[in-house]
Amino acid sequence: MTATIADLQSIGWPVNGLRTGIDAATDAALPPGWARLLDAHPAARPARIVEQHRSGYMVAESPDTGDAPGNSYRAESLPEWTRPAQYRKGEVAPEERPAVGDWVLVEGEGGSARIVALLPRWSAIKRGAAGEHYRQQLIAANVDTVFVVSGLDDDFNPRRIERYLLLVSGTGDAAERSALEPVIVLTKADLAEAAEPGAVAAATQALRALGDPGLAVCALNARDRDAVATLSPWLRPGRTVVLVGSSGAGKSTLTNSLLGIERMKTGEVRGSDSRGRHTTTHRALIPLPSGACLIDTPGMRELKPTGEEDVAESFTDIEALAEQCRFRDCAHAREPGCAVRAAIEAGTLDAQRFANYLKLRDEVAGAAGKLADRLAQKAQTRVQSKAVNKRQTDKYGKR
Ligand SMILES: Nc1nc2c(ncn2[C@@H]2O[C@H](COP(=O)(O)OP(=O)(O)OP(=O)(O)O)[C@@H](O)[C@H]2O)c(=O)[nH]1
Ligand SMILES: [Zn+2]
Repeated sequence: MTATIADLQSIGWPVNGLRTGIDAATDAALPPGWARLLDAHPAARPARIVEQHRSGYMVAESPDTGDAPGNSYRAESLPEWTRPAQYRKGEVAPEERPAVGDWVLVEGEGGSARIVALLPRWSAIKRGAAGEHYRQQLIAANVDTVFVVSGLDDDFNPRRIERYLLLVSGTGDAAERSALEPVIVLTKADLAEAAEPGAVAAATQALRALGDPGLAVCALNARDRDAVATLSPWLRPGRTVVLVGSSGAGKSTLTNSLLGIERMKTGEVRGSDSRGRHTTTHRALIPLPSGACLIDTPGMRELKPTGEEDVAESFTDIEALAEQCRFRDCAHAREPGCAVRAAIEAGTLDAQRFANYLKLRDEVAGAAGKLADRLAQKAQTRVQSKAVNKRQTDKYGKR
């Protein structure tokens, strides 16, 4: 069961790695921290997480040959990855545990395979978990492209798309983010055009006007295998794409068309509100015939920021306008010489986009405050436990 480097690359192993074998010593161009971990676990082999279940992980070392996604097998996780997260000392926060798309090191064969280490990620798509306490939830790791899937039906909502784009801005540091591209995939173009000729062009136009002129927008019929071929620039071998979007947006339909087979179960949309049933129940990494890997995610009802997002980066148009306001600390409310309000009045800035910007800015600030509290609490626990250790060392000497 020894995977070749080609096997690993075909499920997304970094190609820059120039690896000739699983030998950390010969490799200079692996992502930061990888060589050290490979060295530290000489008996382990790399594998990628393709499915995440409540009870554990499915990992793979090579692409699909039959029914099982990527010849996957079950691997036991480290005990600290299964305990509930409390953010107490020694606990592993959910975002620090492996997720679909992560590369891990595995030891043992057959039924006794177990994950021994998590390789640092180059990108991570996260959101704030639902619930009262601050928690992060990892959606996918090590992705190159995010397909924001949105149906051109009653569900179409540019404000929600702005929210998804904001999520992409919270994925890591600037260098990591620059490698990560969002693409807006508008499904149900066939239905929209039939209902109202010109609707697709109008929606596409509206989204292109959202701040970033380079933003990729593709409108298509997700059921049409030829139509989804327009996504091929992002589906080159070794690339990883994650699909995000509301339930019923067409993520599974798109996956099926890209696969060319009927693999994911798709829910029939209820006539009245055109929302799908919740058919995708867990995240999974699926190798595509094109050589890319696709991560499908269950529809998301709530999309809370983690506090790490960069609102300015997502709303460059508004930030640029704000620079032209007469007052540096302009709140864009009733101040004279406000360039933002002037743009809204002139019709060059959408008032709803501005309102959404304010709302998201508040949400990110709120989440950032909670995140800071949590980190402070964690640091405090660390200081306390260090103090205890020191007292014990002083009293009993080093053990
Ligand atoms: N006509 C048409 N129907 C589509 C298109 N995309 C999706 N549908 C239909 O919309 C419904 C929902 O699509 P799914 O692919 O199940 O949606 P999903 O995003 O996977 O939903 P979850 O799994 O719940 O997250 C299905 O009945 C699809 O056949 C499209 O481009 N054109
Ligand atoms: Zn202003």
